[in-house]
Amino acid sequence: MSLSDIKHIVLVLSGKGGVGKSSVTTQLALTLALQGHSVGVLDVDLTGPSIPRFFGIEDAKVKQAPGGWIPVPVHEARERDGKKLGSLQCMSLGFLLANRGDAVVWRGPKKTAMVRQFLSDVQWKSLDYLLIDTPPGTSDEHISLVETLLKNAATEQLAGAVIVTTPQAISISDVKKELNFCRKTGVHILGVVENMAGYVCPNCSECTNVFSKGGGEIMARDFDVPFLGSVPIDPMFIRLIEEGERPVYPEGTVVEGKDMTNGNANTNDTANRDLLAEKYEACSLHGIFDGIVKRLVVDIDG
Ligand SMILES: Nc1ncnc2c1ncn2[C@@H]1O[C@H](COP(=O)(O)OP(=O)(O)OP(=O)(O)O)[C@@H](O)[C@H]1O
Ligand code: SF4
Repeated sequence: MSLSDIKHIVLVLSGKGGVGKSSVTTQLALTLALQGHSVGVLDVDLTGPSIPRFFGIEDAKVKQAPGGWIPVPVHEARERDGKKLGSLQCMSLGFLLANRGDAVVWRGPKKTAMVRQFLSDVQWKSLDYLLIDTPPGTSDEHISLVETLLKNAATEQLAGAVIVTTPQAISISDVKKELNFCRKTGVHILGVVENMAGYVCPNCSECTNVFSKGGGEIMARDFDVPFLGSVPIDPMFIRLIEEGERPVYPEGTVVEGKDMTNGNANTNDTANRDLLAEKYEACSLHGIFDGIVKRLVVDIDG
């Protein structure tokens, strides 16, 4: 097993597809790296591996070494303005497909074997956190993932699961199954993130609750698990991912009490301008994830 060089393993789960599990995984990873931690992301969403697209490294190929696969570096660790930016590495089935967008139509046993191989054959280099992006629901991949981790990772390594939902009732009812899955398999629930709770207007600071808000928080309370935070839809985040552009907010935009007009990143730092983490730091969602990650780290590190 190549898990020995990892301090904490965190699963990211959702009951339904399309609720933003991969974008939450991406933002947790970027935020942890911005807080100075070394981070790996393992994408085990075998039928829809989207993490390479989120990191803008879709065309990368993994190298094969004698001990297994070498994950793709998103960026190396570095100092910036006296602060440490942690390294970020990634492994996904997307890197192994001959063509981007190839469909993966595999039966359960093949998926199970692939998940096991991902856990045993990726040569992660001294990680503080390994985030595992899973497919929606509770499928064969989840069962083999959890079984393999419980068998091969030390108890203190498996920190637990972050559950992603949207505020609507339909998503919440699916997420309850996910919470029950964690309870049955003995995976600690680190907390619930409510994604797509409102919409940040690109023309002004207004955040409109398109759907109902607060369903995730109520569910977390009902299940007696931590509520980690509400994340609105910010079109600037999509632009950052799709076009790689640093978000630029209109004059006077205040999100969650923070003035976003000039971005909150060091825009003069030209040496770092090409880094995704740098660009993400200027996105309104980063302020929210900064809080979510600080709460998580306290829970995990004790
Ligand atoms: N808070 C947000 N603000 C803006 N865009 C978002 C937000 N959350 C998700 N998105 C966008 O919504 C789309 C779906 O998100 P994502 O791929 O993360 O969902 P998922 O739950 O991982 O889906 P899948 O079913 O493929 O696992 C993506 O294009 C993503 O960029
Ligand atoms: S929130 Fe205000 S600026 Fe934004 S679209 Fe609506 S009316 Fe226009």
